[in-house]
Amino acid sequence: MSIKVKNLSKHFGLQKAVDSISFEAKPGKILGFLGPNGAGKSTTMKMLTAYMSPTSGDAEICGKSILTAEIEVKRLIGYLPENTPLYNDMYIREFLSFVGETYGIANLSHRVDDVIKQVGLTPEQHKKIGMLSKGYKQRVGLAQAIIHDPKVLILDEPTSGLDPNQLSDIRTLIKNLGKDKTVIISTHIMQEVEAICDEVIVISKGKIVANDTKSELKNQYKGASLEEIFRKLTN
Ligand SMILES: Nc1ncnc2c1ncn2[C@@H]1O[C@H](COP(=O)(O)OP(=O)(O)OP(=O)(O)O)[C@@H](O)[C@H]1O
Repeated sequence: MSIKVKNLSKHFGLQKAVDSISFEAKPGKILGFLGPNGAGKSTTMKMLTAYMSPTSGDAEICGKSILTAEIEVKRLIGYLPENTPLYNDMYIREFLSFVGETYGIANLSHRVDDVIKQVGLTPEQHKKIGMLSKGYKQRVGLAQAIIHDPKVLILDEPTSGLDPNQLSDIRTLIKNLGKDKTVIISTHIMQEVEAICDEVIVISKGKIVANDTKSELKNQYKGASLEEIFRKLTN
């Protein structure tokens, strides 16, 4: 297992934003992390990526604890936060080189070329980030998440606000990345789950209310669409 989550909780004052969740994720699979607004998805992702410490519980990323091996965890994970912080005044290549340097990547300029190609940024590669459309900014976000070739990718609503063409390109890219990495993607778009996810976790009010393969979940709710299943589980 590359991700093992054990009784992970995060409380903000009296609110249990994440309430003792446990789950596992394995390589070569894309896990959809679904839930309504405020369910606790982003909070969980911030804990898994060691950007926020849990109130209690633990998670291991490829055997490394988020509590005791924060730096190793950050090296193992590529993270695309919900609102990717990008430096608008930097050129794409300059920004990716800057991120790559923080990981101490050898042969960095080749690696930057590779990821630019991989995420489809080639036509825009000479622009400043601030000049890019939302979809291309998202690609820069993905490029910075994969530059160190992480084993685990955690993507928080990676396709929000994209037009249908960009959406389809980014989904194809994520699906390809998922072939040899463990990918967790948060979304409320059921077509996205249909298109790219193998496994599904539904979280509601901080608790896991479903954890199954997509096909088993559909079998369980005979004939229901993913939208209907989502509504039943989260209402
Ligand atoms: N830093 C914080 N301080 C206080 N409350 C917080 C903080 N971060 C998140 N919360 C609360 O925790 C709950 C879960 O938030 P979270 O952002 O994890 O939800 P989400 O499932 O990602 O929602 P969305 O789909 O809207 O992005 C919300 O009620 C939110 O207001």
